[in-house]
Order: sequence, then C-alpha cells, then structure tokens
Amino acid sequence: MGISEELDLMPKGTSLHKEFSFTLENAGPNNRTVEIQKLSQRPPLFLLKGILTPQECEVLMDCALHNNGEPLQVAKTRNKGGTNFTDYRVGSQMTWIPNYTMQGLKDLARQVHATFLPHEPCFHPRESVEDLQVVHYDPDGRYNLHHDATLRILTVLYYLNGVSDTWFPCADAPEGRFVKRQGAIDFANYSATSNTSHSGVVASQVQPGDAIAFYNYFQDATIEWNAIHAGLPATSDKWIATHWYHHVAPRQCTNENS
Ligand SMILES: O=C(O)CCC(=O)C(=O)O
Ligand SMILES: [Fe+2]
Repeated sequence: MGISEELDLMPKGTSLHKEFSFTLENAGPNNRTVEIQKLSQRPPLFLLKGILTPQECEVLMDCALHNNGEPLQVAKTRNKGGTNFTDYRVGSQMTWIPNYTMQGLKDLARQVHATFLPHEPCFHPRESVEDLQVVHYDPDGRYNLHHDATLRILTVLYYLNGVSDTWFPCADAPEGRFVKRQGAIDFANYSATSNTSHSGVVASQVQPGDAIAFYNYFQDATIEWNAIHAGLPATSDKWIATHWYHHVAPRQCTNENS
C-alpha cells in the first residue's frame, strides 16, 4: 500500500520530473512537466511545482463559487472537548466538485494516482478518490492541527491562489516527538499561530497551481502520525482544493477504469 520505491528513496531536498497530460475545461495546455520536490521523509511529503496552470486554478475557484448556484457552505467548528484545539476549520467555506462533472478532473486524479500510488491494485475513481473539495479561507482563517486519517492514505492539496502555509510540525521529527494519549494526539505544544517559530516543515511561498502530496499511512497500513498538519492563519484570502485517495482492496476492483 502506498509509495513507490522511486519516491521513497529520493533524498529530501531533491527533485524529479514527471509528465502530466490532461485538459481541465479547455483551460490550459495538455502536456506539462511537473517538478516534484521532496520536502520530508516522514511523512513522505512532496511539493509539485505547476501541476495546474493559473488559468485552471481560476476555473476551479469559479466552479466552486457557482456550484449549481449553491453558495459555499460555511465550515462547521467543532470543539473536541478541551481548549487546546478545535479540529475544524475556522473562517472558511467549502464545497465539492464531483470528479465526473468537470472535464479533465478525472484524468488529473488518475495521473496523480499513477505517480503516487502505483502499487494500489486498481484505480476505480469513485472508490479510490473522493470528489475534489474546494475551500476558501477568509483572511486569518485557519485549520487547526489534525491528521487526515482515517482511510485517506494520500492527500493531494492544490494551492489555487498562491496562499499556502500548511504546517507539518512533526515532519522528520525524531520518534516520540509527538505524544499520543488514549487514542488521541496531545496537540498542546503545537498551537497553529502565525507568530511562533515553526518546527518541521511549512509549505510556503508557492505559486497558484502548485500542490503538495503526503502519505498518511505507512506501507503496513499503520498511521503515520508525523503527518499531522495545520493550515496556518491565512495571510489573505486563501483558496485550496484537495483530493483524498483511499486504499482499494483487491476484491473491490472492477474492470471499469482499472
Ligand atoms: O489549509 C491548509 O493549508 C490545510 C488544509 C487541510 O489540512 C485539510 O483540508 O485537510
Ligand atoms: Fe488536512
């Protein structure tokens, strides 16, 4: 389950290039060469330079804003009992773009899958990748520290307007850096504020159309807790889109799209 040997063995800080070929709603070139740079080993975290064009980002934001005429939903805030963290977004609105409704979106998802999950037994889009979630944060909106599990083995997060600042406080941290208690992580030492100095890795200074990809599980299907992350307070309006990939057990494979 999970990462290819090629991506796993890449030293941190190095890059490789992959060809992608898709067209989102006729908004951009078919072929593109994407630089994939490794930002950390634990979790395996990658920056994808220019996987979308700025024009394609506009198409996605526009689609999210006019989704069937429905307004974006305001994300709920849920207090997880304790004052240390709220496991939800603050100051944001979101919607979903079904993968089958936008030309090229399925192709994008399929090609990302082929690069990042080559060992998965098959690719059945309706089972292995969720629809595209598009989120808008107001200035100062944020997503407090959390882990994307369960079931989501790979997260691919597209930065649509060049505002990023996704923080991975435990990236490449020594074992035991985080504390896991009674099934929950103690996040007390990691408040997602903009004025602390940030340990680990912060995905920052991206261009519209750059993305990050990271694995939430080890190959043996145990959870990679070092993948916890937060969306730091947005410095201005922030737009992201996310595809979450799931493991598909072999018995679920069908011939369709496999
Ligand atoms: O906004 C960000 O930078 C992170 C978003 C995130 O972690 C999520 O949507 O699961
Ligand atoms: Fe997340």
